[in-house]
Amino acid sequence: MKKGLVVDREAKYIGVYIDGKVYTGIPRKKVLKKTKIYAGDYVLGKIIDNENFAIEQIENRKNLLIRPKVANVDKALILQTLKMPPFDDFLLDNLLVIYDYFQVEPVIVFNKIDLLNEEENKELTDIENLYKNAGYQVYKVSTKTGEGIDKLKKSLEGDIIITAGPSGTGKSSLVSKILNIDLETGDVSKKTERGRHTTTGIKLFKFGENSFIADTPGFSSVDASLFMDKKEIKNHFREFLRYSCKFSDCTHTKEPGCKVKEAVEKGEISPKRYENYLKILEKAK
Ligand SMILES: Nc1nc2c(ncn2[C@@H]2O[C@H](COP(=O)(O)OP(=O)(O)OP(=O)(O)O)[C@@H](O)[C@H]2O)c(=O)[nH]1
Ligand SMILES: [Zn+2]
Repeated sequence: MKKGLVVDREAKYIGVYIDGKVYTGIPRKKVLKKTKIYAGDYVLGKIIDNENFAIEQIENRKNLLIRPKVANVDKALILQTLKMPPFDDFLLDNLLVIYDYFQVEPVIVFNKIDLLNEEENKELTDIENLYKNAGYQVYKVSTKTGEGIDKLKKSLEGDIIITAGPSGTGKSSLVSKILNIDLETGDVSKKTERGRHTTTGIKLFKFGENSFIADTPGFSSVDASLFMDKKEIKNHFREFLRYSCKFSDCTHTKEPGCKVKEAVEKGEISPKRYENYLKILEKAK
């Protein structure tokens, strides 16, 4: 059997990518009895002719994200800006928790570095170091000047990727840049996509040797506690995992012998990150 990747999902249409070509996927009845088919699904089946591919089987998914509905996502590019719009650390920390929970590697991307003066550059370096020390990948780019794009792109080889982050941070601009498509032409811009179709189709666009990136809508707020049990949240602040508290089920709030709280006091853990952790817990009540 041949293996393909679902790269286009729109109403009844299933586009399956196999060796550089997209076929129309036709699922066997037995397949649809078991599950729906999503963008990002790895499918097994037979090439029927030049255009059609019979889907016999769907591989087990590593994950399935809800918004957008994409399966098997390896990485989430979390777009942020220091300004325009202003950096929102609470939103970022929520997203870091959510993607970690779904086993999607979060990659923090600060865009629009062309707008920064010396002082702001220093401020961004501090934030960069904070998140790197906490255990996350951080890239700084400008989709306007192209700075940092190649380095980011190289790090994405072989992955299924989505973008996330507030409106106006440059998600569309980044996707266009990664795909080497001029934004002005609007070829893959989700805005044109949406204009054309009324439904919310999902497409994965291929770049490099074997990488795929989805066209993702923006949002202004997200709440980690809606996705998981309150007790789970502490497991997705990566820097907390380096410490063993007196109680193994320590929530790092009021317990004696809490090594996480000690680390905050010693300056090993960022007070801002800890504060955001408490804020997420508070919301979960
Ligand atoms: N100065 C500067 N402006 C940028 C950069 N990247 C994007 N922009 C601008 O920022 C604005 C928002 O960019 P988009 O790519 O539409 O942002 P988005 O995150 O896709 O926004 P939504 O579709 O609302 O989610 C546009 O006016 C872009 O031209 C950059 O690196 N530098
Ligand atoms: Zn603790």
